[in-house]
Amino acid sequence: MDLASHIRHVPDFPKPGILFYDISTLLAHSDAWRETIDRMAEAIRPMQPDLLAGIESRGFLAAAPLALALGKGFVMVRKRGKLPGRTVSHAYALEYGEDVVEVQEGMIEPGQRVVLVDDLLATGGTASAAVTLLRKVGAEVPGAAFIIELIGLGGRARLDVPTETVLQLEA
Ligand SMILES: O=P(O)(O)OC[C@H]1O[C@H](OP(=O)(O)OP(=O)(O)O)[C@H](O)[C@@H]1O
Ligand SMILES: Nc1ncnc2[nH]cnc12
Repeated sequence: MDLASHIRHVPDFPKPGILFYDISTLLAHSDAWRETIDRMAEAIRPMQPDLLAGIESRGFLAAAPLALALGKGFVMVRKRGKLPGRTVSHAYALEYGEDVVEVQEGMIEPGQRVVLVDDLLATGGTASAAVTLLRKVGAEVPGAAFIIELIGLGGRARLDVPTETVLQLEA
């Protein structure tokens, strides 16, 4: 199945000069979405995860069904201030300013194998921050998986874990 044809291209969103790859049209097509999840599940299975971690918010859309398909638990990596109770944080630099990713304490046991899942890998800033956060709470990170990889932005090189992507598109 040609999964790339189910991604909508939106020029100049969220700002001029950015070509936004919109997965809404993929999600709306049940066969294409199922095929996407199946392909990602087969790529993740050999990483032998105990848990999958999804990055807010579009990452949740892929990580939750993948965790069910693989029979594993799902953990949320969220932006600052969204998770209740005690959390562990990691701040990372953006082009301007910084952002923070968080995970709830006690969700991950030290030594558990946690595969990171997100919809899209661009510069890799978000994903590498999430890998650092997962390691901070004692996780082993055997790999990361994305629906879309934007080639030419260096995201893959920024990640020090095996990285699987279903679609490789021009930034
Ligand atoms: O590789 P990077 O350059 O870090 O970019 C990729 C990140 O950007 C997007 O999230 P966004 O911040 O737009 O949040 P959303 O999922 O809530 O829309 C995407 O879902 C990734 O998480
Ligand atoms: N070009 C892009 N399209 C969709 N999501 C993104 N996240 C970062 N860059 C993106």
